Amino acid sequence: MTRSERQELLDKGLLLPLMEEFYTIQGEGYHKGTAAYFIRIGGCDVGCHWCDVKESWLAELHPPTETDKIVANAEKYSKTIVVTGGEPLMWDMTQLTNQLKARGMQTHIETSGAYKLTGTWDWICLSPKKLKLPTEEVFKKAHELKCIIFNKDDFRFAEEQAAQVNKDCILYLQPEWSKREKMVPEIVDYVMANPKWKVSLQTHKYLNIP
Ligand SMILES: C[S@@+](CC[C@H](N)C(=O)[O-])C[C@H]1O[C@@H](n2cnc3c(N)ncnc32)[C@H](O)[C@@H]1O
Ligand SMILES: Nc1nc2[nH]cc(C(=O)O)c2c(=O)[nH]1
Ligand code: SF4
Ligand SMILES: [Mg+2]
Repeated sequence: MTRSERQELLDKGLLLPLMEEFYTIQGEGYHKGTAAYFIRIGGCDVGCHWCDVKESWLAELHPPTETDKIVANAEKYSKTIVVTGGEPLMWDMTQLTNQLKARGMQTHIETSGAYKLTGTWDWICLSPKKLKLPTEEVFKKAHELKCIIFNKDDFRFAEEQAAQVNKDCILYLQPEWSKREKMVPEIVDYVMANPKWKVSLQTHKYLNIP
């Protein structure tokens, strides 16, 4: 395959830069505790300084993989598929999710929402980032809003994001992992004072699973 042929297939979402895939328990947000197969797509230029998967950022480091092979493999593990990254919406998710849905699977996405929303999703977890804000469309369609709390200003940012989501969207505050000792007490107080919010923890890190 020539470079330009490969690029064309990537542009169409028929190839995706696959970083890793693993069967685990969804650790965060509304579906925490649920067994799910994770598909981690490489490539992200949002640049969160506390990102816990910086190895995902450079798409070129992750092998372009046939979307139908990703789907055929995922089907062996779980009915619930979480697509994450990297930033999955840097790629056209139409092919991947059409194929997953055609096989009766539940499609969940973890996204910053900074790029055009593509794909058919049963669950959208929107985690907005100050450096590259979500699109209008993803605010309308998100099922949960998961704001990361690294410092006190992140509460203000979280409220600003919550003002833009649809009325059914479930609101979560999740401590940034390295700041959890400092920020968990702040989050607890904040949620008790503002009970429209719920707490989300990265429970997989406490369970020592991927
Ligand atoms: C690695 S990101 C990949 C998906 C997408 N780029 C995004 O940010 O939503 C998956 C989830 O982990 C969260 N996350 C990343 N680094 C974190 C950290 N150090 N502490 C807590 N949550 C983190 C993100 O906000 C996001 O909700
Ligand atoms: N167990 C587990 N749950 C998760 N929920 C969101 C994750 C992500 O990195 O997108 C993640 C992850 O990496 N592992
Ligand atoms: S948007 Fe997601 S993958 Fe990209 S740097 Fe931020 S947390 Fe990491
Ligand atoms: Mg993670």
